[in-house]
Amino acid sequence: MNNLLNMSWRNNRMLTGVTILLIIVTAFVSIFLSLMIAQNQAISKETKRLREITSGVLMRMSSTRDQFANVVNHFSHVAEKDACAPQHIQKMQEFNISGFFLQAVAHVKDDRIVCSSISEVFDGVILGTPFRTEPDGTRMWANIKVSDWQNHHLVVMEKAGWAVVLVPSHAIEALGSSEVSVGIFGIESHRLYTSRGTIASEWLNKYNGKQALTFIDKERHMLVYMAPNKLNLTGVVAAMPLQDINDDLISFIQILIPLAMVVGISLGGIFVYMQRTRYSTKSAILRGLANNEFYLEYQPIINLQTHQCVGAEALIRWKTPDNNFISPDTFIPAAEASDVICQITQRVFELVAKDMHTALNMHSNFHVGINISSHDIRSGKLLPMIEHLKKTTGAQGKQIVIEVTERGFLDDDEALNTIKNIRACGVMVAIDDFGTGYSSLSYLTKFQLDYLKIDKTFVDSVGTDAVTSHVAFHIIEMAKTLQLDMVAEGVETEQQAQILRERGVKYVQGWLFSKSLKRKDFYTYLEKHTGVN
Ligand SMILES: Nc1nc2c(ncn2[C@@H]2O[C@@H]3COP(=O)(O)O[C@H]4[C@@H](O)[C@H](n5cnc6c(=O)[nH]c(N)nc65)O[C@@H]4COP(=O)(O)O[C@H]3[C@H]2O)c(=O)[nH]1
Repeated sequence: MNNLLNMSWRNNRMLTGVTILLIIVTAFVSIFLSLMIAQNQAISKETKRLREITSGVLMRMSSTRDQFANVVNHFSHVAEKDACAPQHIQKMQEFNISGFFLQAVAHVKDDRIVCSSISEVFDGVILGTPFRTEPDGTRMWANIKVSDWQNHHLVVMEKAGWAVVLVPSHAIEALGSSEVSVGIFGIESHRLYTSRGTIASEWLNKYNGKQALTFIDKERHMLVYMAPNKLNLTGVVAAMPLQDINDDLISFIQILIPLAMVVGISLGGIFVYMQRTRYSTKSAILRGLANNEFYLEYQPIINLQTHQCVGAEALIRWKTPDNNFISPDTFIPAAEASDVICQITQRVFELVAKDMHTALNMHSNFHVGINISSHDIRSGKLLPMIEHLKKTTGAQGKQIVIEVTERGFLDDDEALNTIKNIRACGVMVAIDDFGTGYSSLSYLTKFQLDYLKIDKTFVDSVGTDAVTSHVAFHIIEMAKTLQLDMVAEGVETEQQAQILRERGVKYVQGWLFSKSLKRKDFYTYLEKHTGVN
């Protein structure tokens, strides 16, 4: 008992340590993930903002282009000699007033403005050499200065003698907040026509204008977005300091970190809860053992030829004080996980000795199968328990079959030794649930075994079209080659029994013959099917 308390104290300390570590790791991972998510969110949010600003500029540029096309279209039939007639000047003024962003509408001849909608300002202005001629003949002049617009560099756009005068900076005015830099530039020339804020020349140099581009300029700590106009001649760039994004990030983090902490702590809580449940299962099992809540049932093992009972598998049952039956499929794995399985095995040996004493003595060919776990193989207590069972019941070695699942064979050296020693005292060894676990074949050749128990999953498939039905037959053939006796588990139909018999399986157990029975009922069954001697 002292040992047990020490073990559970050690386990609890380990549990607390693991839990704290888990909470810390989870919280850190959550925070890191939150940061990544928040940063991505903030960058995509700001990229969207820059895209909107860029689209705004492009829309203004495109609307100016449309107005310019209207002007050219309208005057296209006007003869050169009539270009500056009063009615045309009036029309130029109408275009000027109705058009957004048009500073003037003009007629150009020999690279000079001859007449315009604002004659006192623009008439006679010499344009010089255009900086760009577009494929459709549109020519552009930049940096035109007139007295009334001393502070502005004007742009003139002309085709077939008809022109509009623009202030490029108007296209970027009042778009986005002041910390956002905006610029319009020539995609081929990489020349900046107008700008506001920081626009680096290397951004323009690296842009080929084919599609929109987003990147982070690490040197300037800026997020940059660039997009071309429809003709792919002029580009618009918008950029903002990463500092602003970081500010956004901080507000994201203020929401996400508490959330991450809640998730982290909840996960830790769930972990602790699960561990507690596991450990409380352990204490429930220990209580159950102390209160004698465990007992055994015996499932008859039948000779398929004679239909007589040749043995029984001992199956543990747990009935709690409130009359609940807990399935071994539930508590055996929990017992294995928390190391109380060895106490359960010890109880099984005690109960077998008590229950099967008579059967083992009366029928010398009758055997009892006992399930053990991989922990029992390593515990060093198995051999003494077997010896004690033999001694107290007077059973011969061959009347005891130790059923080991494939997991029991995992720890090779230890298992080899234990199984050799068990067999050395005449006791039989069966490999249980064969085919459901790990690489089974190697165990069959490496370990000296007596029985192979074919798992119910394979037996179920016998007589059906399932692929596993072939596996069942392979297992049978393999066992025959290795001269192992076979016990097929979970036989439920006459057809399965028939096929197994034909295939040479000697022993079966299953509901077709009998479910597991309480001690008294088992003896009654044995009386009726007693062909063991
Ligand atoms: N549907 C169906 N089921 C059938 C039929 N024939 C037998 N069974 C059930 O199949 C299981 C066979 O035992 P197992 O494969 O060793 O599988 C066992 C074994 O791995 C483990 N177990 C049971 N008793 C002990 C024990 O004393 N010690 C250890 N370590 N494990 C045990 O718990 C498992 C489940 O045991 P049980 O619930 O008693 O379930 C038993 C038995 O009641 C059939 O025709 N149809």
